[in-house]
Amino acid sequence: MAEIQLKSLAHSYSRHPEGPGDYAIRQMSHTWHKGGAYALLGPSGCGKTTMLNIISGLLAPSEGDVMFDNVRVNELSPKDRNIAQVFQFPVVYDSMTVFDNLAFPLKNAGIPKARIEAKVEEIAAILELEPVLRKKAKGLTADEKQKVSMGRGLVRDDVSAILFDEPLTVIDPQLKWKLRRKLKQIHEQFNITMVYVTHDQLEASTFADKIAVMYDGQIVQFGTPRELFERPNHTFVGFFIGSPGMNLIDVSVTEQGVRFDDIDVPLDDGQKQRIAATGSSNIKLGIRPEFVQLTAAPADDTWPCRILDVEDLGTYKIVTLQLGEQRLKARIDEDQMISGDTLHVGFPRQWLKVYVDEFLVDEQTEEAQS
Ligand SMILES: Nc1ncnc2c1ncn2[C@@H]1O[C@H](COP(=O)(O)OP(=O)(O)OP(=O)(O)O)[C@@H](O)[C@H]1O
Repeated sequence: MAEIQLKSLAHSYSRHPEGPGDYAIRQMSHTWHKGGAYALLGPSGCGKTTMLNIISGLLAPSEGDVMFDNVRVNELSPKDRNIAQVFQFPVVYDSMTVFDNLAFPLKNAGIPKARIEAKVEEIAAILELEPVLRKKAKGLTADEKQKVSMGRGLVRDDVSAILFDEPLTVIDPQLKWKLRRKLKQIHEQFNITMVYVTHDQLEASTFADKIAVMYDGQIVQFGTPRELFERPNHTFVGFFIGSPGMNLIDVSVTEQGVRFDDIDVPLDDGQKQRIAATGSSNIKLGIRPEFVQLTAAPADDTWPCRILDVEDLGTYKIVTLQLGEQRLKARIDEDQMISGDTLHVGFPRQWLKVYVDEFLVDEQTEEAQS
């Protein structure tokens, strides 16, 4: 098991990259700590597979260092890095039995026979592959084959990390949940560093203790599911995490804070200074639908808005509102009644976030927080 550190990493598939747009991974540094259960979450094409292949050594990065436990491994072959990688589609030897498939990495490493048998049986039991252990892999279902692929990574005691690249794509929907639980259980049992690539936020948050959200070739936030929800560091995290995503409103700067339409939102002095220091005019307010406050009567710091739609989703409702030129979503409890066509909307200060050039501007300075 190893700590995996990516230092000033960048990768372009183009031989002569001309600008940031030519990079699949844009200059970034990141550490996957020893023994963590991590998800790498992001939309299609953001660079997830590229990053995994750089870690496992299938791809040499254009720039930067890949460090395992503070040792640079850029020049090491995939085999010598001791990384197990489980791909979207199962990789098994069809003509071998399940037992031999699982035993394969151990035989290659010259492990004694008795140890191989014990280890294969242990992993087969965890993955519930015992009934098919003596069968040829050829006759297995897609999810059994994928379990064999995972098992091949898990049998080895010497792996630095296991990388899963959307491993449940071919799995039956009912079995997905079960396998995800299984992986979590395996992580708890063996404490191996695991990085699980997915574009599904539910999959990421049920598996991982910490999620790295990737967007446009960069990790824009690394945090617990709760941190990503409560304090998105980037507008993309606000938009991508949550259902529906964060409301994002373009605003302009005023003396007191910011404004959109004829609505003034005051900000504290620290925030105003930090916004001014950037010199940027790309400023947004963000608030999650869960934190939008709706009242029937006007109150301090509320604004009248029109109800456009109420969608009942069983355990909660999504209300679509028109506030000035803005369309907003609010998520409310199923038993909260909505009547008439006007409501009053408020943004609790604690949950109202300010973004400059898509990144969060903190309410407090770093020094004030520590
Ligand atoms: N072999 C390649 N040659 C050229 N460009 C590539 C190659 N592989 C990936 N890319 C490009 O690099 C970018 C990142 O791709 P990557 O496959 O790493 O993303 P991803 O997040 O894993 O997406 P997906 O979930 O669709 O696999 C994309 O723009 C993709 O088109």
